[in-house]
Amino acid sequence: MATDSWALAVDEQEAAAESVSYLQPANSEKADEEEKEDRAAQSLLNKLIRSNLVDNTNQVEVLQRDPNSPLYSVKSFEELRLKPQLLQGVYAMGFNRPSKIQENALPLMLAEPPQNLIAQSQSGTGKTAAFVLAMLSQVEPANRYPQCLCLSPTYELALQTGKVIEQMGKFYPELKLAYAVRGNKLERGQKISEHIVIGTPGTVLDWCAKLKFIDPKKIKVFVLDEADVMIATQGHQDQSIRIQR
Ligand SMILES: Nc1ncnc2c1ncn2[C@@H]1O[C@H](COP(=O)(O)OP(=O)(O)OP(=O)(O)O)[C@@H](O)[C@H]1O
Repeated sequence: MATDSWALAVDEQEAAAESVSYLQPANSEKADEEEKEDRAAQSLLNKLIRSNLVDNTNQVEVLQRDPNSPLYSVKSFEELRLKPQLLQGVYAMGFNRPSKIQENALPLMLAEPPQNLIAQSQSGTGKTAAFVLAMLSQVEPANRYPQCLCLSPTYELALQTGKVIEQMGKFYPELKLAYAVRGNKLERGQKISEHIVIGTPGTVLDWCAKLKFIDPKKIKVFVLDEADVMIATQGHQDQSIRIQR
């Protein structure tokens, strides 16, 4: 499939997902739960489609020059004063300039101290890349403990975001990442030396509260990815609030 049809393919996929949601029965609790799971799954699907379709960013580049596009941007990554290792990682991913959401959100997230922020923009406009870059920028590698914590609604999304962190941090090898997901068992009493932790709410809560692998007081950047899905899922909402406190 031609790589420059990426934006078109994503649009078609989103339109199809919207028409499917029409078919779900109204006023049913089960349907409601299923819809929330579907939204997390759909987000993952979007990401997988994008990473499989995009092996060059020509289309993004064209959209970034169109003032009507949400990817339109006037700034450059240089203006954001990123660490050279991160700038190298960003360019190696084929990003030439920040998207609109990145241009608006990054200065706040890169500020010292980082500012609290709720960001919403349509799928595929660069939110994940923005908060990953913010986490990577805020880490102090000499401090061998978790400083950034990212909660994802599902195991698969956590792994997917982890891949972006690894990719963007490729030229920053001293920076380490841990996955707080089911199946990743650590010895009791152990402390984590990785700088960034990404995981699902249940396991992260265990690592913070029960097992005390992470000291939440030392967390500088806390990311709640897919916050709308998290809030809509009762268990995740409670766990996320407890971790945030
Ligand atoms: N500044 C940029 N320049 C070029 N490509 C970019 C840029 N930022 C992100 N991308 C690419 O665009 C795609 C979408 O980015 P990303 O996953 O960050 O979007 P998102 O808003 O988090 O999507 P979703 O809402 O589905 O979670 C990815 O393939 C990513 O590598």
